[in-house]
Amino acid sequence: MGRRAKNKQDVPLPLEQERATGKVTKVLHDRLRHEKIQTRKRTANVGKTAPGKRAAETKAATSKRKRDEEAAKPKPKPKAKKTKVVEPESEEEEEEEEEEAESVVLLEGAPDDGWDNAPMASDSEDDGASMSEFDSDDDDDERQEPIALLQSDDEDSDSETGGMESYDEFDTADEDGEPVTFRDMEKRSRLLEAQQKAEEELAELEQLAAEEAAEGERALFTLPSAEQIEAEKEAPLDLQQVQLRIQEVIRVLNNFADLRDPERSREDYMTQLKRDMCFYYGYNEYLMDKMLQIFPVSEAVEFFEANETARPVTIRTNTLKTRRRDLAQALINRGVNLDPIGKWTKVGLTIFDSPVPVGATPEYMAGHYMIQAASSFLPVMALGPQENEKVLDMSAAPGGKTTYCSAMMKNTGLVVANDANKEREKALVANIHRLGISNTLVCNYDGREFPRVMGGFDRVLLDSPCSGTGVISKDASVKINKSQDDFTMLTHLQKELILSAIDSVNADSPTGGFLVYSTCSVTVDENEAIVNYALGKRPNVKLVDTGLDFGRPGFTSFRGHTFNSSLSLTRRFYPHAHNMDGFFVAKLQKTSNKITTTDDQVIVPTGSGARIKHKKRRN
Ligand SMILES: C[S@@+](CC[C@H](N)C(=O)[O-])C[C@H]1O[C@@H](n2cnc3c(N)ncnc32)[C@H](O)[C@@H]1O
Repeated sequence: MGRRAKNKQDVPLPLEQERATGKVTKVLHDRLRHEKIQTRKRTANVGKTAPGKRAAETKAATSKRKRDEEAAKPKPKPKAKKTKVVEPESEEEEEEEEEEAESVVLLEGAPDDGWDNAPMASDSEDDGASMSEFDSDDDDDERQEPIALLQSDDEDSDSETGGMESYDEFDTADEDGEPVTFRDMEKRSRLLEAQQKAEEELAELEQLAAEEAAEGERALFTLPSAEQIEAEKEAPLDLQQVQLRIQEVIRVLNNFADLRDPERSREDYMTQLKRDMCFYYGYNEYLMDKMLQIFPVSEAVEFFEANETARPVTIRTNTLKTRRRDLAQALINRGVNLDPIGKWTKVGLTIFDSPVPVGATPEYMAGHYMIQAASSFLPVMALGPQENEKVLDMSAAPGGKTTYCSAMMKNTGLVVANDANKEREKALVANIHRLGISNTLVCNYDGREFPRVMGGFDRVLLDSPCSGTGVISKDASVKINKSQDDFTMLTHLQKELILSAIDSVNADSPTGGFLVYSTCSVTVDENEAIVNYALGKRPNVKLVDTGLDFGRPGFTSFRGHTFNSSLSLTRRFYPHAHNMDGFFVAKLQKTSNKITTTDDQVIVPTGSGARIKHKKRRN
């Protein structure tokens, strides 16, 4: 179904934050390097005009280079007086030292990298190597005018030594019969390097000019005719051809006025694009349409691509049993290659590779960590359960979030872990035991039975059942097995669950009064639309900031529907943007336990449940 996941792992962190950590891992280095190349390309493309103009620019660059080269040629020097000779250090050595110094400064001055400042064995030489590679890239940029720099360096050193020809005499002469001295040799070799660099830059410019000329000459892309589409049903194109057509159609759509076939409408292009993307990525038309409603086409492709790649394996330290640095050290000793997930969590680790299954290490068995997706940390962080509180996890199995709540509460207070699926609760119970959790009560109700079962919670987490469109990289069957009916049923359930969850919160809680609603889906009808519905039905709740400092704001309008403007306080996370599962997090605060709803009901939640009184209608 679609293309196979490549199982490539990466750090689940927005690039801006990765940079902010100051640590340069191999992965980050590659990504930065890639970005740099892209930036260079973009810079080169800025002001791209006609191929002719590019050619003129290239010509101008060539003659400038020639002028510079001419100016840089070593000139015959007057004989200098003999003087005491101090052999200068080679430029390479100086550069190396500078690079080292820069690396050290960068590492020392690096902001908190998420390790609580603990030196870790995983901060290995590789990182240093990556760092210096990265630095040398920078050097390239700084040496935009190598020849000019070379000249001024030479002048400086000459004046410092008062001309020191005598110490470096050689028995050689150049083509013009001039004696070649050691200093000349050095200078000539630097000149050669500079020339080579200039030639490389010229070649790059010429390559760009050639690409642009080819682009200009490329034939107008034409959509396949109805007959061709029919023929493709019998003899489908191969994936590569389809991918090329996807790119072409997107190119046309992005510059429709100039590149369109006047006989074809935007709709025609979109229809072909959807057909090709369904085939290439293996989605059904219904879901493809849904995704294209959320993302602009180019971003949709990024999303589909990200879904073909497994997200990084991440684990959460069980702080009831260990500290992250100790856990990391123990795993490193077993040959596990890991790093902190990012600045935003003090308990998460990304596992890059491991000689042993991470679900079978002695540390795992001893309950020192939970294998848990990075995105799954977020709703619990937003909920922020406190010690000694009473917390409800309304749909808890298999328990990643329940056990995180317990750890945050330091095993105090009470966590009610409920799930409607008894089978799934086996894993929940096993995790609770393994992680040494003692403040949790497991129950098996339909969440909609709350708060009749129990109410008055300081905080409630509703990690709702959903379509799973955010976790397609884990479960590719979502691509084809979701229909309109599924979404209708799911959203109905979600609406009922969120009202039950709100009614289970005690607005008068001295420490809490909060609800977090989350899903691992990216569709608007399972997220913003559900929260917007709840705001309408329960005027005694309001959206508050999630406290998560990344993620995109939720939609405040969508396809003609306008939501409450506070929906911008919700957060969306995407695989292609945040390198974690697609996720949605909303945090609500309950302001009162009493409400009069628009449909004539007064709801009075009590400590153990809610009584719903229907007002008698007066005729
Ligand atoms: C997204 S999963 C929860 C994952 C869990 N919070 C965790 O972090 O491990 C959704 C859960 O909702 C449960 N569920 C489905 N319908 C439910 C209902 N009506 N009431 C309560 N739980 C329900 C499912 O059994 C499933 O375990």
